Amino acid sequence: MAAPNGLARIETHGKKQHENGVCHDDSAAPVRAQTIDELHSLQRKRSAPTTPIKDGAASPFAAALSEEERHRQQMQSISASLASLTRETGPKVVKGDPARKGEAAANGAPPTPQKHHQHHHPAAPTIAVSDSSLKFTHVLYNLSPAELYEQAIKYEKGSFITSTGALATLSGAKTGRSPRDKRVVKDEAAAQELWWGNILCSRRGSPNIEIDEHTFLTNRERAVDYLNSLDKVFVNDQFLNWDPENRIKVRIISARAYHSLFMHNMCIRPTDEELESFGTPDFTIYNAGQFPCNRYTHYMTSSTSVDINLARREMVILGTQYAGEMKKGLFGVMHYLMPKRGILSLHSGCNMGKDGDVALFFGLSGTGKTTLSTDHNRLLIGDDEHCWSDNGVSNIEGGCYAKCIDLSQEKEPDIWNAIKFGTVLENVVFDEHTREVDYTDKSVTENTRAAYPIEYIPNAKIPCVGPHPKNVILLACDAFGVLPPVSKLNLAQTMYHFISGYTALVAGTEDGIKEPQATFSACFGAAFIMLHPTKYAAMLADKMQKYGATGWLVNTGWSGGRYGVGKRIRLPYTRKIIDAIHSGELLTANYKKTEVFGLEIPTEIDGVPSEILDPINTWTDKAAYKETLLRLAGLFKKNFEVFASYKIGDDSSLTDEILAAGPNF
Ligand SMILES: Nc1ncnc2c1ncn2[C@@H]1O[C@H](COP(=O)(O)OP(=O)(O)OP(=O)(O)O)[C@@H](O)[C@H]1O
Ligand SMILES: O=C([O-])CC(=O)C(=O)O
Ligand SMILES: [Ca+2]
Ligand SMILES: [Mn+2]
Repeated sequence: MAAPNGLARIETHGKKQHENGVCHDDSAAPVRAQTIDELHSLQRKRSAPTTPIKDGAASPFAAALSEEERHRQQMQSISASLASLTRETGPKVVKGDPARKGEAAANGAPPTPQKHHQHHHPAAPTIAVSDSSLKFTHVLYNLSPAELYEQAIKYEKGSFITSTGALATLSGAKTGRSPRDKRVVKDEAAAQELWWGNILCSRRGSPNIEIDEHTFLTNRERAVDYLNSLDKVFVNDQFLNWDPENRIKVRIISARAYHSLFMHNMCIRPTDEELESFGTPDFTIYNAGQFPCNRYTHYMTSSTSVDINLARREMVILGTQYAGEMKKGLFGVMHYLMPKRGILSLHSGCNMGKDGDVALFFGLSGTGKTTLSTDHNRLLIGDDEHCWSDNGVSNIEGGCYAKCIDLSQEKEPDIWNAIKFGTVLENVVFDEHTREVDYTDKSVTENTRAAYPIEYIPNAKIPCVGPHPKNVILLACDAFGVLPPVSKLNLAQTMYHFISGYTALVAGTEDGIKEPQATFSACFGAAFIMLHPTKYAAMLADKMQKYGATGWLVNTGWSGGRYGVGKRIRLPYTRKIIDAIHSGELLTANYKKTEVFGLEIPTEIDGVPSEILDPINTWTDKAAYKETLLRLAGLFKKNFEVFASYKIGDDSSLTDEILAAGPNF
């Protein structure tokens, strides 16, 4: 028999036939849906994971508020964050994905817009209305990694799932931070408190380039208008600092799922209960990175501006999508807030042995903080940003940010295994079919990165806090190849090298051999500190003395000659050196003193060839060694000149010792 369209009706063999003549091709239980839409609605169980409903919840606040009221307050708070400073009302914010129309109510969100201020004409305003205040801005609030993956893949070009489940993303034209575009509002208080000077004028200047309040507000308005012009924005409400007494609430408003997932991983993720009583954030980031700043705006020197206003507790990002700006911008804020409370903020990694011995790893970018603090035999407290208070150490962040260039499973297994579902992989290159990442590929940038939650490291110490440090390890990647693989430092030497903040990398790898480039960055993080370096140095000296910590200088850079002649010290050797520091073996070793830098170097370390411990042994051209050593010493001396006129703490004898602790020649 022919169907009306002329095709033969499909007969299935051996299957029963209904009286009505309808043919069935299976005998399984029917789904409980009448339509495809109904079927799809069955798939997703309703939940409000970020605005939980709980009767008699722990928080005294929460108990008093209905779910609806809590939700209303949350949307009002976000509307206030996004409000223009010059127009009357906040944007009409509504929770949920605009692509899923009509589902906002189902998610427990009233689809009514939230007004920032209740004004005198509540019915139909006839003045001060802009087109932007007539449209909705959808808020995607604290989405889960799975939801953010879907958003990224659907809407952001360059988002892919790699073979191990990570989200590969592109950060756009900027693949690193833009320190020359980092500005801070110089109001009266900031003028007094902060370290000023222009990095453009002096290589040893401060990172804080000034702008005025008005310029900040201009850029803020530009960012807010941009964000409100979008159909949807991502909002993350999270914490910084694992020390419960000194925790900071941060809100990040961004336009990209990539940025939201990055911060989800890097900041501390609130529990449902903590989010219920989150309230008003202590600090807010407006990330409008896809949108440039206006070059006609005063102070702007490029299309990029990353602006911090400490009084308003806000940061605005224009003209760069590099996610590290958010991470390091917040770090700057902590470098301001924490010292005010007598807490030292540190650009360091941190881990702890089974017996509770804590080590800090200082160092500039690429020197090994993440690589060496991620140690399978020890508990990871954090890889990059910490606080040292009277109670001990605490991680500022909830995730790690590892360099991926040349990453290998064999040498860095824990980092390798952390690159899985949920991890953001920036600017890596992968096979278009298998989606296997080629970690050696620098086509996009050499600064390829993975951002993952700290609990992806199997031996993470949660909560990320620990007792006072026993060892303070200063890392330098010396591409000149003259610093010893390890030296034991006295307190004055530790302070000298901390204030110097030396490393030397190679300028570019593309066009063959280049000169090593010495970098001095005070406190191993001049780009992030807010106060004068000697303030942090005095605090470090005080804490190291008080708690009896030992300082070490570890060269993770070149051995056997400078860059181009020698090679980078093998990671397994550096790990053995670090093991010997942790175990206490190096405290009791035999030492000899080097010339020029006056460093105490051990003569033997278990598992490390003794001849490499004194770099002169590894150079075939001894005259070249001496010449290079003196050149580096000269650079140290020149760099330290600006600090010679400062006193470090109250102890003037320590200041004199520090000045004498540098190279002598
Ligand atoms: N001997 C060594 N010691 C430490 N790292 C080494 C060594 N040899 C090579 N490396 C490589 O150097 C890089 C160190 O980068 P790492 O991510 O640890 O930097 P970082 O100090 O955490 O910088 P950032 O602050 O930018 O995150 C890694 O890619 C690591 O594999
Ligand atoms: O912020 C970044 O891009 C990476 C980082 O950790 C640093 O430079 O210290
Ligand atoms: Ca790192
Ligand atoms: Mn860092």
